Amino acid sequence: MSSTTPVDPPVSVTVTTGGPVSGAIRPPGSKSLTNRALICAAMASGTSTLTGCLRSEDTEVMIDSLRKCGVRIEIDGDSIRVDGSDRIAPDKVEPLFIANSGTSVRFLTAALSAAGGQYRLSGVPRMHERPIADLVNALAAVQNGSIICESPNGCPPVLIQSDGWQGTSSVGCDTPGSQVVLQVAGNVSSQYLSGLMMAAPVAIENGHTSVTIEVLGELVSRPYVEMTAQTMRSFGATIDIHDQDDDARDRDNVSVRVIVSGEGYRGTTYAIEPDASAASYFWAAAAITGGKVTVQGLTPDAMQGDVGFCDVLQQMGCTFTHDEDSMTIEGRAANGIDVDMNKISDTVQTLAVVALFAQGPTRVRNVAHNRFKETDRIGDLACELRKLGAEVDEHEDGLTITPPSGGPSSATLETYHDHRMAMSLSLAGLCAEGVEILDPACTVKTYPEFFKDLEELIGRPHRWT
Ligand SMILES: O=C(O)C1=C[C@@H](OP(=O)(O)O)[C@@H](O)[C@H](O)C1
Ligand SMILES: C=C(OP(=O)(O)O)C(=O)O
Repeated sequence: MSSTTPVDPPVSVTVTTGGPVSGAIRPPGSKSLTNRALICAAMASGTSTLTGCLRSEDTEVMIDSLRKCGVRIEIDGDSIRVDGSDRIAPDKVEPLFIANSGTSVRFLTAALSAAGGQYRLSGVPRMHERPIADLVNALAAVQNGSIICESPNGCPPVLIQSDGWQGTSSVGCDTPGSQVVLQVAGNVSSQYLSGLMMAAPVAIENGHTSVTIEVLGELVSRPYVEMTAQTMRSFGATIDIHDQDDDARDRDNVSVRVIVSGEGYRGTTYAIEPDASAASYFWAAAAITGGKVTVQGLTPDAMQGDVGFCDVLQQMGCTFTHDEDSMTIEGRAANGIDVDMNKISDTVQTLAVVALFAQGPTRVRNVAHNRFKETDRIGDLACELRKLGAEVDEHEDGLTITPPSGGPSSATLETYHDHRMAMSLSLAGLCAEGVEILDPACTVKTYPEFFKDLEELIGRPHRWT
C-alpha cells in the first residue's frame, strides 16, 4: 500500500513526475564545516558559538564523541555552544561509535592522537571497510604511545593509546620546542590531511613550535583542504599551504607541504554556510526539468568547492547566475560532457542522474577515490543507472553514461545505505514515471529532511510505502 505521507521507517519513496521545477531553497548547514568547527571549538581555549549547524547523523556522532571525551556541548536548534579545552581527554573514555561518518572518524583519530588518552573508534560495518591506514601510519610515526587499526584490513576500528606527539626535528627528539614532521598519502582521501592539520594546534599547545605535514603523491578533493585551513584560521590558528612545483614533486614525491605554527585555537562565534553538496540536488532538479532553482546562502566564493557543480551544469547548457547571497540554475542541461570531478566528487552521483536526460554521453573522470565512500560510488552507481536504461561503461577512475533513448525507464533502485545514492537517484523521478527509491531514510546521514524539502520545492507529494 502506498501513501503520500511517509510511513516510519519508509520502505521506499517515489517522486511524482511533473513540469519544470522552479523556486528557492536554503539547504541545512554544511556537514564538512559543522564537523570542522566542532573539532576546532572542542580544542579551543574558551567558549564557541556555532550557528547554522547541520543536525544529522554525521554531526550527531561527532557531538556524542566529543561529549564522551569530556567536552561540554549545548544545542539549541541549529546553534551549538561548545566549551573548549586543549585537554579534551578525561581519564577514561567510553568507546566512540562513529556510524559511517568519514569526517568524524578521520578528524577525531588525528585530534585524539595529538591530545593523548586511550580510545577505541568504531562504526557500522561499511565504516570497517573504509580505509584509514595511511592516516594511522602517519600518526604512528610521531606517536608517543601506539595507534593501530584493530584488524589487518587498514580500516576502523582504531585503537589509540597516546601521550601526544613527539618532535622529530634536528632540534632533538621529544623536547618541548621541537618541530613535528608528518608525512601522509593523499590519493585515497583528503580527510587524512585535514585531520592532521586540525590536530596540529594541539601539539603546539603541548609545547612543540610547529607542525609540518607533507602530502606524498597525489592529493584528491583539494578544496576541502583549503576549507580546513580557513576554518582553522577563524579559530586563531596560523597555517600555510604550499603547493610544490613539478620539480619538487619529482624530486621528493611531496605534492603539498602544510605548516601550522603560532598558537592554539581560541573560542569564537562561527557561522556555517548551507551545504553545497546538498544544494547540488536542487540545482539538478532545475537542470533535469528545464526549471529555475535558486539556492540561498551560497555564492561562488563559498568555502565549499561543491559550489563548482554550477559550472559543470553551465557546461551542459544551463544558465548559471548568482548575486551576493544566492546561486541560480535555469534551463535544461541539454548536452553530455567530459568532466574531471576530482575536486567535487560528492556531486558525481547528482551529475550522473542529470546526464540521463542530456543528449549524448557524459564521461566523468578522476574520481577513483569515490570507490571508498559510503559505498562504491562508481560500481554501484553504474549498476543503478543501468536499471534506469542507461548504457554505462565503468572505468577505474569514473564512468561513461550514455542516456537511454526515450528517457529513463521505471525501476526500483537500491541505495546501499548511501544518502547521496538516495538523494540523487530520486531526481530521475521528476521526469520519469515509477522511479522507486529503496530505504530513503538513509538520508539521515547528512540531510534528514531532504524528501520533505524536495516536496516543498516541487509542490507535489511523493508516494511512500
Ligand atoms: O573533508 C571533508 O569534509 C570531506 C571530504 C571529501 O572526502 P574525500 O577527501 O575522502 O574525497 C568528501 O567526499 C566528504 O564528503 C567530506
Ligand atoms: C563521503 C561522504 O562522507 P564522509 O566521507 O564524511 O563519510 C559524503 O558525505 O558524501
